[in-house]
Amino acid sequence: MEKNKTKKASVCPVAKKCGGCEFQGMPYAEQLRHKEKRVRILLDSFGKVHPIIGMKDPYHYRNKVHAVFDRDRRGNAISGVYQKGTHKVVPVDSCMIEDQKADEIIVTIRGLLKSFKIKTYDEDTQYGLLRHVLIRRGFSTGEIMVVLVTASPIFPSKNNFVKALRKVHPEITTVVQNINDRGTSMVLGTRDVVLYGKGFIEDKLCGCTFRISAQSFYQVNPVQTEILYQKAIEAAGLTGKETVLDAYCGIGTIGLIAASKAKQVTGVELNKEAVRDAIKNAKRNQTKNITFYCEDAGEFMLKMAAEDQQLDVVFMDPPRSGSSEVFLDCLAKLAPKKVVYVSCNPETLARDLRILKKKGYQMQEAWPVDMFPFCDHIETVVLLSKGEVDSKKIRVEFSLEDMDMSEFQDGATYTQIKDYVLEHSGLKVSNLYISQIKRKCGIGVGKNYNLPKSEDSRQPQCPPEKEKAIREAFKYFGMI
Ligand SMILES: C[S@@+](CC[C@H](N)C(=O)[O-])C[C@H]1O[C@@H](n2cnc3c(N)ncnc32)[C@H](O)[C@@H]1O
Repeated sequence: MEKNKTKKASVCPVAKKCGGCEFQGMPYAEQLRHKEKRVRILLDSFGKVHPIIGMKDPYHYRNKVHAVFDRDRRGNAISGVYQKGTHKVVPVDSCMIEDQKADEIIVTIRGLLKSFKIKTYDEDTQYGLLRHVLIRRGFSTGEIMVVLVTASPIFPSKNNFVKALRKVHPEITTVVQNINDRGTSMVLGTRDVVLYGKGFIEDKLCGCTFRISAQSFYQVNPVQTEILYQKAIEAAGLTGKETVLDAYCGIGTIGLIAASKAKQVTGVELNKEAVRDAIKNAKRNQTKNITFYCEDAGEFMLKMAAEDQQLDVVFMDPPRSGSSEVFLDCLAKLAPKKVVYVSCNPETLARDLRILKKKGYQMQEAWPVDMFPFCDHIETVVLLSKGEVDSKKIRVEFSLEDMDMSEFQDGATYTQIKDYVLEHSGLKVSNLYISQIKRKCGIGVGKNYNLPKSEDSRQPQCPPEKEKAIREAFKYFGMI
């Protein structure tokens, strides 16, 4: 068992005020159980849910770090996060989930403000210059982008400021000034001025290189993103003959990784900076069978459906709010054989799965991937397909009220344990074997599991290799 999965998570000194990590102090294995249980409750009735894929090291995974700048009562510059539900800034110098180099750079920027006479922005008086700092770090390239969000385009001594910053942190590869003069809570404004370097960073995922601009979406946990994308592309089962849509494509990551295994790929995305990155990314990776469009995904699908275009596989990765009725309607009309839904919100995912089910799409499998240790967000890849459903895969629907929740009491469900054992050792184990090993380990056995009435009843005994695999699963789920 990896140490990181069981050890009591250290508690961050500002946890209560910050509110960013809902699972503060909870051992990582328990966080994973909690998340998997939530996905199972929402998705079990649609099809098979695999055990959640966790991280080996769940700390400092965030490659994008955002700090709000303000000043304290004595007028000293502070930087940190908004206190949950407020616009009060909680000072934070280092965070257990953020990239450590990014945190160091933020502290340096704060230290430089006084000598450059740069005032932090005050939301109430609308006086001051520096509002936020955003840092992005390329996990595999090490490239670092610093975005200085200012309330005004006038940034006195900006070149000297960048020089002083780079003197302390020569690893910074680009600095961008983003101008946000709006009175809203949006972090970034619409205008960027490159102060140093190329104005974007590059990173590598699944063998492709991606450029990422300040305004483009990029997954925040690179280690888990590779796993997530591999699952998504594997699930699609591409053979090289398929016409593929990558909807809500961001900078084109999924579509570009899939392109070498497909005939033709189309990407659609609303954010124009991201589409610009996607087009450059296609060139950078010498991918010729991909085209990107800057449009609302629903509107785009309407046009595709009106033209009765052929689609074999659709990848869709919408924002937390999920997809739209019009998108799902047109998706059903276009009738691709497979849909791979990547979701960062299991609630809106379940809502969209219900809609798609009515339109003839059956969820085949789901893989939760933990992209956000210590936070309550959950990412899931779901494979749906249309048409005849394999009779073995037909599942009985039941309501939550009917569900016997007692099996969650001992850590993991029997189904979770069976799935884990099958995935990790290739062995199939029965409820009986699991309950036998549970008893050996002194774990309570639920009332449902057909235990023999007497200890000496004749029954098959769990063979040693299956016992070993079951014990591994118990360890993984923190049950022993
Ligand atoms: C969760 S991100 C996924 C991006 C990409 N697939 C990735 O893995 O990096 C969702 C993306 O959807 C885009 N988006 C949001 N609403 C949209 C819409 N109505 N139509 C098209 N794209 C949209 C966002 O700009 C964002 O890039």
